[in-house]
Amino acid sequence: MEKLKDKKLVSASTEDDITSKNASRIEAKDVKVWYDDFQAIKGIDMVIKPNTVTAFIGPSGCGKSTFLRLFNRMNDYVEGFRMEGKIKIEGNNIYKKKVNVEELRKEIGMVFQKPNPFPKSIFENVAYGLKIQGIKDKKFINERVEKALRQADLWEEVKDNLKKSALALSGGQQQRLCIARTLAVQPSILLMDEPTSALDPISTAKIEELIHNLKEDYTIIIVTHNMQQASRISDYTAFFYLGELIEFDKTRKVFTNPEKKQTENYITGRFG
Ligand SMILES: Nc1ncnc2c1ncn2[C@@H]1O[C@H](COP(=O)(O)OP(=O)(O)OP(=O)(O)O)[C@@H](O)[C@H]1O
Repeated sequence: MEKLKDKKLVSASTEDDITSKNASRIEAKDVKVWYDDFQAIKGIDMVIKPNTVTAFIGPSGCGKSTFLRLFNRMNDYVEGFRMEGKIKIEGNNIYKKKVNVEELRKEIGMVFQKPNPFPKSIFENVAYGLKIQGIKDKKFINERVEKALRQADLWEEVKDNLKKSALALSGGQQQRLCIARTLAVQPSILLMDEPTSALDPISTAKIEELIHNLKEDYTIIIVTHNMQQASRISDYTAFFYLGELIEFDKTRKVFTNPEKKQTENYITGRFG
């Protein structure tokens, strides 16, 4: 796989095709995180295979979001943040000094809990990432926008109203728009931090179906508090507790025959 070679991460470049890239493999080695004196992650190892959906579960404050945000270096902005260990994507340590964080974030898209479209048109929201990369070719941009909206299963609903404000869409449509905006720059990994917790059941079902379809092209990690959701959509589940990775296995195994008592207690609702 070519996409995450050092070359790509250290020098800005624009893609000139609209084909999908391959999903990436993620590897965490003895990862520890502190916020000032508080240790939020206590030595985690994990390998996430390409083209899989992995759910991060665990009670509030156990470190799921902190761990997720390591993969696109979002924690770098947090005051007092310090990390030890290695995060490798396609074999490249993404915390090396020479890594271009802007480039990294094109490869690793993120979708947040609350849909956060820009106060711009539907089209401009999806085209945004391409335009800030300096891409000017209108035909290319149009094709990418359509492709991303189709991948996010929103195209049929918005194709006649691309100039309409994104803020006029429903919450569920806005979240699919945010997914399209992320997909337009063709990442290889999609990080989702509770992407459906603000949505109604129908919109949630749509996003879940979408996640299922997207794993053909992406490696997906989703933080969720919803056990049914984790068991419905993920191939692997990681259970975190107090900054430690207690169990990480195939989802079916975690939910039907967990190795650890703590996991069982959590998934059966006995704590958290
Ligand atoms: N910016 C920060 N500064 C200081 N401590 C933080 C910061 N962000 C998170 N923490 C602490 O790190 C720990 C892990 O937080 P994190 O948000 O990763 O947990 P989480 O499992 O995602 O929780 P939730 O399910 O409630 O979102 C918590 O104790 C939290 O208080």
